[in-house]
Amino acid sequence: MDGRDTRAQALALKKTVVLVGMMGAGKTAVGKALATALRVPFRDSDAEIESAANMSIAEIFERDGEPFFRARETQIISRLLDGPPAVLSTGGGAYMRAENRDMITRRGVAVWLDAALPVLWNRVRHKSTRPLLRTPDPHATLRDIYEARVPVYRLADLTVTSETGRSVEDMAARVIEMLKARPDVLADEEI
Ligand SMILES: Nc1ncnc2c1ncn2[C@@H]1O[C@H](COP(=O)(O)OP(=O)(O)O)[C@@H](O)[C@H]1O
Ligand SMILES: O=C(O)C1=C[C@@H](OP(=O)(O)O)[C@@H](O)[C@H](O)C1
Ligand SMILES: [Mg+2]
Repeated sequence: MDGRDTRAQALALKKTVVLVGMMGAGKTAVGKALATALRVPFRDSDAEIESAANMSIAEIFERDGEPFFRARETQIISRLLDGPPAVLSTGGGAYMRAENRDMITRRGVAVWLDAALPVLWNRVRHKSTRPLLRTPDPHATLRDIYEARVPVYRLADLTVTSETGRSVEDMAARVIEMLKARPDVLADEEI
């Protein structure tokens, strides 16, 4: 031994980080960046449902209805929470179900990506991928969903706000900063 200290520190994720929040909050985009930064797998419950069914979310809603989609969503989230620590982006409605909230709280940590209604609207208005917004007045629908859901998202363990000008990477970095205050979730370990 030459006496040099070769030990290094690395962030170790202990629990799955579950991103919750409205459509357009950035759960999918920030989740990918967060998983890359933490060097853990990235999972998206919508993508898992789509690949298992070989259909888009919109097609599943149309063919099988929302209750079928919600049942699949609960199954997928439960299965993914059984796996090794990862970043799991959920669909905007997932956190509304008490059963989902309970398992997320017990087996992971819920991070609410909070964004103001105008920001959300700007991000989702030109996309046709979200079946809940296929209404005569999608802006009013988004507002109604937002008002109904925000009190529930507030139950999440942590909140990160998508302020104007905060990029996807900035959001991921902010999530990491908040997780560092939770050594039961993210610990600086010697490697
Ligand atoms: N912080 C951000 N800054 C700029 N664009 C963003 C940000 N977060 C998300 N977006 C963009 O907004 C759109 C919706 O994001 P997405 O990750 O699909 O949201 P969610 O999964 O929460 O519905 C995407 O085009 C995404 O690239
Ligand atoms: O808010 C919702 O109920 C939904 C949000 C969507 O996911 P994103 O939040 O990723 O857009 C998708 O799960 C489905 O269209 C229903
Ligand atoms: Mg998404």
